[in-house]
Amino acid sequence: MQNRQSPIDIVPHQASRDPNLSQIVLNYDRCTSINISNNGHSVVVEFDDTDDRSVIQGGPLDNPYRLKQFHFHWGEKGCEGSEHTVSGNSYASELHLVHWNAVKYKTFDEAATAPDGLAVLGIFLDTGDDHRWLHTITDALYMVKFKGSITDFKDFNPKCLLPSSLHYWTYLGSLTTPPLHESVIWIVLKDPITVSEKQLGKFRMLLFTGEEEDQRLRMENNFRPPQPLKGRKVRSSN
Ligand SMILES: CNS(=O)(=O)c1c(F)c(F)c(SCCO)c(F)c1F
Ligand SMILES: [Zn+2]
Repeated sequence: MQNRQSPIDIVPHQASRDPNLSQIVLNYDRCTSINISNNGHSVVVEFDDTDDRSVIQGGPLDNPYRLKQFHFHWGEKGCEGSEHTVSGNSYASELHLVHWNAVKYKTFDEAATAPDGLAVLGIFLDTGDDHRWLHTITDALYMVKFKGSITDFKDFNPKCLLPSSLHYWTYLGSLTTPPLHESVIWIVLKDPITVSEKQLGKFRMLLFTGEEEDQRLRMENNFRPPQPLKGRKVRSSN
């Protein structure tokens, strides 16, 4: 039975303000990025998650969750591309920082099938001016054009991709790509970051297909549409 699927349409005035929801705390200062790769679905930056050097905690989370990777979802044009929508409106893209509960589970794969196994921080991307730090990622995309390509990507701290406010909505959901495990505590930031159309266009140069394949399919529209709420409550930080 699938009754906590993601993404969803978030309707702000239907979200319940929960005074018990504390702020989220991101301890990314000692994070260790390792590589950047094209997995045929998205572009992914992986982190060393062998200890608690970079964690998210607080808010709806009972434990600290370890940063494992981040990746993006985007469209073929600026007016769509995010997975979550807000009152039916899409953003151009959505960044997902994936964390896992290493206090309760031994491995990421074990956590990925548990109802409180993962915490994904979702950040909307709006189009406008250039983002001053996103070029570090977009400059590396030519190295991972093809599915299955991977290259070193050291010393990147995703803190530079956060908006000014950490106000958020939170609800219980799932992965948005197969196997769609219902194992995600979602924390979606209310404020978007701004990137330029030019920067976003570089994501669309990536390919779904591998170097050896004769068909070249541009990587775009790798977002899942909103799923039924099925009675779930969305809570809002203050
Ligand atoms: C939330 N977005 S998602 O479902 O598309 C997604 C994803 F694309 C991932 F790659 C991973 S990590 C898999 C092992 O690395 C993940 F947990 C996810 F939830
Ligand atoms: Zn995602």
